Amino acid sequence: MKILSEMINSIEIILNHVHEGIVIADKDGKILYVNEANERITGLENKKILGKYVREVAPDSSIPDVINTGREKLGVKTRVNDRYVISNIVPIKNKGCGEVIGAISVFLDITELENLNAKLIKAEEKINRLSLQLSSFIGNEEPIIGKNAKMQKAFSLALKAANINSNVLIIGESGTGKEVIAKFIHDKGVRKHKPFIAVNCGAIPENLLESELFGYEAGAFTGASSKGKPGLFEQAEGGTLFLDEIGDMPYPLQVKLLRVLQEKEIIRVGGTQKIRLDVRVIAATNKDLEMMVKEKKFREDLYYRLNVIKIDVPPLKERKEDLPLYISYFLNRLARRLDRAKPKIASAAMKMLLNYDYPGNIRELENILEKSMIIDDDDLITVEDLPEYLIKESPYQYYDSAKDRWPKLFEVERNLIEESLKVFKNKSKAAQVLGIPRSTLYRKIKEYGINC
Ligand SMILES: Nc1ncnc2c1ncn2[C@@H]1O[C@H](COP(=O)(O)OP(=O)(O)OP(=O)(O)O)[C@@H](O)[C@H]1O
Repeated sequence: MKILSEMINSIEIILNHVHEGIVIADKDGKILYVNEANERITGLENKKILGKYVREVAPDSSIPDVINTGREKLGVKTRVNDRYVISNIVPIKNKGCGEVIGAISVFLDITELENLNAKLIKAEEKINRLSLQLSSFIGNEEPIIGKNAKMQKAFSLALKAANINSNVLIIGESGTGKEVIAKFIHDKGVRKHKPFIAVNCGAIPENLLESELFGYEAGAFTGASSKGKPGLFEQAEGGTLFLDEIGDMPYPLQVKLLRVLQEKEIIRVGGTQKIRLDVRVIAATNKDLEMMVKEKKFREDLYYRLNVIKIDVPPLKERKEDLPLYISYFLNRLARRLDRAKPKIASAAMKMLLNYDYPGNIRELENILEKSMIIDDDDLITVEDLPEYLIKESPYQYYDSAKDRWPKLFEVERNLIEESLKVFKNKSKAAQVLGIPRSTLYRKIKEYGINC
């Protein structure tokens, strides 16, 4: 202690003239010295803290740690009062035996830097938000979201596919985002400034699909335009043709499509001239094409031609961890579209949204949110704003928000029994998980008239 005080006395004049704040504590963490810059930086009056323990004055300080361990700590960021400082803290050791006799902390005020950093983070967030808004206004690049591992795999395959010209087959249930992925492949590749044309092969009548795809010459059939018409392949020249629901393509037309993919040229219906084309084809289906191949409903050669890169898109119920992300994204998107504030979701309603299985996948989620937003008139989506079927499906028949409707106790009980019977399909198991005797379960099933 004496040695330390003597050391300080001999260099005090220097310490008081440096720009950085300096604190010196003895081996018990008692403050022996603070320089003038300390008062300026921390706003703590030097005379009030001299002789006090560091942990009383600055509980977050690492000085006691350094004294205890005898190891220096460099670049430590701490908050003192309302200021941020960055410190280097070094133990002071007895020259002879190496015993720790105190510690010295030299620190710089980085409050302005921290404020600028916070502003920068806010600005970055704003830029991201605006660029998201802008891209949906311009309508070309749809943001594609999903943190789920299978979705990440799909995105990385899509990114690889974007840089090569191979055919892509996207497999997934309806509404899972197959078209979004096809568009992503197009937007990330060299064809991005050329057309992206999507066609639903299942939605066009069989007899029209061929002329829609390949176009027709004048007078090709009754009712055809006298000038003829280029088909979707020609319209997509240089770009991408997305053939959705490829499993619904009539078998005879599959041969023609295969030829186009092999020869890279088309002949319009009723024509003879070959038209050379550079079109990338991305196909999608929600059907089991391999099974269709076995059943001779889909041509094997076309299947292999399309299936060069296969991307699987999982149904939404297999990536429920992403639901909060999608909900927030769609509420933002809908709020912009409907020119309204983004609504909040009451916690009971949120539980129901997170629990539901969405057989219609992301499209169904989007529709539910859109309808709820239209019904809702106070920027808070509650259970009442959700569709009836979703409420009925939910085991969460209780409500914890003051705004929500409270159910009767018997409703909760009935729903829980129905749900357990649906999940376990076995009365003994259902009684066990509900924690009631089997006889009670039988009585309640009868009482509530539950069909099982
Ligand atoms: N990953 C995603 N990120 C953002 N939006 C998505 C995503 N996936 C799907 N969507 C949105 O969900 C809706 C349905 O997506 P999309 O049309 O791509 O599905 P699909 O699988 O092609 O459906 P279908 O087979 O019925 O044609 C669209 O409004 C789309 O914007």
